[in-house]
Amino acid sequence: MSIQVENISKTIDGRPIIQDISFEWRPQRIIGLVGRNGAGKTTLFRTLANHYLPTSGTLSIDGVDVQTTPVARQKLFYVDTQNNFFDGQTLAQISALYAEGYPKFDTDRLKQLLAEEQLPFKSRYRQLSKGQRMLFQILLALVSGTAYIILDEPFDGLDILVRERIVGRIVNEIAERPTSFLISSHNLEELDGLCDQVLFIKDDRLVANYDLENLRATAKKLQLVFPDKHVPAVVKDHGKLIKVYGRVLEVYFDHYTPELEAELKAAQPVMMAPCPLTISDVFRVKLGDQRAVMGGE
Ligand SMILES: Nc1ncnc2c1ncn2[C@@H]1O[C@H](COP(=O)(O)OP(=O)(O)OP(=O)(O)O)[C@@H](O)[C@H]1O
Repeated sequence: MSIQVENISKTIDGRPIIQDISFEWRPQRIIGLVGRNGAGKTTLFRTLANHYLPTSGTLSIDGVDVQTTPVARQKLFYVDTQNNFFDGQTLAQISALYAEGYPKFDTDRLKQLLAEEQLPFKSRYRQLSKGQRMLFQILLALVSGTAYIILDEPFDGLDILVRERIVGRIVNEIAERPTSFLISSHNLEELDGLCDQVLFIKDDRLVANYDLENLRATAKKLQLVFPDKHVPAVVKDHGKLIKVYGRVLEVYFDHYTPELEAELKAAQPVMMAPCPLTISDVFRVKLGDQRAVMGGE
């Protein structure tokens, strides 16, 4: 059970927008898709959702090729946040249309969730604020009964409280039913603490695919202070410097073993404390400086 994306490319007006993209999207995972504005995230989503036909490549959902069996896409939910018919419609009208497209769509649950968010079922979509629109789209996704949900920039421009409500909804959904999410963002920090896996798209290609669970099982980030300015060889040989604050070194170790820990302790640090490994750290150490990776953002 998974979505297999194999060598998907899309060319529009002779220009390649995404090229040769492959990854596996397994159930009950939250995958982050990170890339700068214009990197091709929305084009990838539109191609996965069949709004665009791929120029080449294949997509299969739970073993079924969607080109030969289009109904397999009923397991995949995607709302195009830029091109949709929502504006003049009421939330009730929009949900009725989605209920026709998704056999397991649960309208009663949608009404209950909308009431919890104080969004009237009869209000028009265009009357909603940016945050309320995103919440509504996410609630549509949650009640769609689909196993795979794509969210395009769900946190863009939202305040921290709305962001937290959305994150809470996503995490609860995964805990309650075998759903999985593919969430795009041009901001690494937005995805921190949420994703199990991160894909990085740059110049129309997938340039990195990191499984954070695996990575966190073997890697470690430490804050270290040594008695003098000299950085011990064990840190230089096995670590990658992430940041320096005065005498505090923040160092990433790819393969942190008991032996390495013993060697570090033998160097007699004044302070040696673990700290959480973030997605930004992973990109910084794996792909160079994050600003360089993000093209100066
Ligand atoms: N239908 C189209 N016709 C022509 N060019 C397009 C079309 N759709 C996308 N593009 C171009 O493809 C590139 C990638 O666009 P896309 O919207 O997929 O990027 P994105 O990563 O989602 O960007 P953002 O973060 O700004 O939403 C852009 O340069 C865009 O101008």
